[in-house]
Amino acid sequence: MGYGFAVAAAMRKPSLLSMRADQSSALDLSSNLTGGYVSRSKKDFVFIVNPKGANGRTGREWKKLLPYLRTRLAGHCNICEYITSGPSHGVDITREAIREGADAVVAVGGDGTLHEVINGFFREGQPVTALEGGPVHSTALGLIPLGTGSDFARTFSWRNDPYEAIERIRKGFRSKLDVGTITADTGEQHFFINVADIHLSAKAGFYASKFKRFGNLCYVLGSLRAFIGHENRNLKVKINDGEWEVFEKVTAICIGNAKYFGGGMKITPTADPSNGSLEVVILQDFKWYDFVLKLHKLYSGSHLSEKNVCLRSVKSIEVVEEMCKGDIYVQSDGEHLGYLPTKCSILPGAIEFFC
Ligand SMILES: Nc1ncnc2c1ncn2[C@@H]1O[C@H](COP(=O)(O)OP(=O)(O)OP(=O)(O)O)[C@@H](O)[C@H]1O
Repeated sequence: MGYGFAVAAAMRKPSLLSMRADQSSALDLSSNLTGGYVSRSKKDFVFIVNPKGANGRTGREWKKLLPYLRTRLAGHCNICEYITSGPSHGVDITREAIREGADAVVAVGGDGTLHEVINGFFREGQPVTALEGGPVHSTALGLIPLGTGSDFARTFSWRNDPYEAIERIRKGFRSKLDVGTITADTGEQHFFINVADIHLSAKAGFYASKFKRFGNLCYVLGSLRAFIGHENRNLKVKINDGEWEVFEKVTAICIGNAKYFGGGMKITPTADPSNGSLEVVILQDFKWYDFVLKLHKLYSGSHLSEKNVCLRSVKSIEVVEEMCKGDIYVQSDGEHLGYLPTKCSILPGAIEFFC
């Protein structure tokens, strides 16, 4: 997935600051923009809305939510609403908003939208900073979870309730969150906030994205499809830049900054997005019937006691195939990234988050 094109597209658009200076011309110039900055004395919050999230439910809910949002936050901040026009657009808008000095960028949608916003906080591996104020000016991250799975929100025991999310933003309590970095097979660096994973689960996620119209059932359908042609493989793993270790018959490797993926599966139950480490769960030699028999354990997070499940707490992890075939799937935050090899590491406390 390349985000570069979106940046180029943004550069041809008027800046967000010019939108703030002249709300009406901004409305004329961008059909996607339906709100605008209105006052420099208040904080500027940019809401990035994926209208296609949760099979279109995000867009429909957002229309109903906006009047309430304006009522609750109008005295508190300027509201700039941006509707994404397609995949990767959220990355581009976030970068532009941060450069223009936005005080917060709020992802409205599922984990895919949140993932794009997280990636917008960085460019070429470095944090994006405001043009004025530089690194001193910090832009906070917010989330209104309105996706199919919305798994990141589950770590905080949040419901998919946008009204509760608006209250969290209004209260303004922030805490620092870690961000994971992951390299694609192209060598390009990406960022993730929730879970990155490798092999069967990543293949399941790839197919689940094709079944989103079925709601949470997409993860079951994706998993069934992923089993076709699946084989457990020997993988080489290097933890914290140490020695290479071979893990035999690996079914999946899940690298958690947070706890849940796949629509509520508590895959990395010991993960904490503020503890400065990634929790790695390696499933080995799982057969299809193990998933039937142990599925409830994966959902409750009690699978760590199984003999073919191993847990490591790491700062970095590198994974390659023992016999290179180039067909082992890699995803981060439920978004397909490519295939092995990959390397993940942690950026402690990289983002301030409304929670
Ligand atoms: N305007 C758009 N049209 C089509 N796709 C979009 C648009 N904006 C964003 N996307 C893409 O939609 C995908 C899914 O979005 P999102 O994650 O918000 O919803 P979801 O998949 O229903 O929720 P979850 O990931 O929590 O299960 C993302 O990969 C994103 O790139």
